[in-house]
Amino acid sequence: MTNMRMTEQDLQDRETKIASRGVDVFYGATHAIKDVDIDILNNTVTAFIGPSGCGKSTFLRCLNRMNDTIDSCRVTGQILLDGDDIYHSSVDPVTLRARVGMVFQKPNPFPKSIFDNIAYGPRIHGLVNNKAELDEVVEKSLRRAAIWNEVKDRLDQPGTGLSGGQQQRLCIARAIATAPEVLLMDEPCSALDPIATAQIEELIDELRQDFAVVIVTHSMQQAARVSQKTAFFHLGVIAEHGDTNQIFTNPVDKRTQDYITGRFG
Ligand SMILES: Nc1ncnc2c1ncn2[C@@H]1O[C@H](COP(=O)(O)OP(=O)(O)OP(=O)(O)O)[C@@H](O)[C@H]1O
Repeated sequence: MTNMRMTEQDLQDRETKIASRGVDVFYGATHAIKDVDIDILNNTVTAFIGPSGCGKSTFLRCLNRMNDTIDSCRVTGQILLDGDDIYHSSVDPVTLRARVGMVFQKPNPFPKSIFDNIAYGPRIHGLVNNKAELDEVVEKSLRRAAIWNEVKDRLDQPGTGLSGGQQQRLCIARAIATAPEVLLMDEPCSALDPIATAQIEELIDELRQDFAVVIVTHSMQQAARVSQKTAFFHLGVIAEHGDTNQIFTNPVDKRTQDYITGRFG
């Protein structure tokens, strides 16, 4: 794997891609996220860790307005992408999700061919002008997701026929086909075996060369392996956020200490 540990200077040089300011999320009367401020840096992997139900996925879904699809969900505060409020009425959530892509816990290829899984986004967003360009985007995305060699001779076959690990890489290829600036990953390896997990982790490190990556994970080993920044969520707040190295070796907050030493969670 390439250098996953950036120096402090490297991290300081990264620009903020997404800034969250005073974000609260409610599901009806349930107050799931409370006053969250965080800067997500470009070309950096940020891990969200914390006990079950603390709000990691809820907050992740705020970053590309995926929570819009849940009727009872209300988001307040500001989330700025390159300084622009993504909740502003002028923002089209579908276009936003091409810029801020998402990969889910369970691989979810469309019931379409491998080719069409990847071609779907570039087609609906009008990113290609002709078939040759589309072929190029499909190949590039599959190569980038390290699955091209395994599927190049079966592009017309269903994506659902691939193994779990291959399906997840297909979904990553689908997410990157629209040339996103941020990639959100919600426990992307939890349904995968250790070999497929290692492939995805390696891929995550590759992808951060091109954009910001945010990953929700229950595995602290995974957070330590793939991320440079870690945010520890607890009961809807970010209890601690900082360099991954510091969070895992020298946490400041007692709740983080207890969690990473396995005292709860
Ligand atoms: N669709 C929903 N409707 C109502 N409440 C929800 C919904 N999704 C999440 N919640 C509630 O919001 C809180 C945060 O849940 P969330 O799934 O974001 O936590 P999490 O940290 O990602 O948990 P896990 O690690 O178990 O996936 C919980 O109290 C949960 O019950």
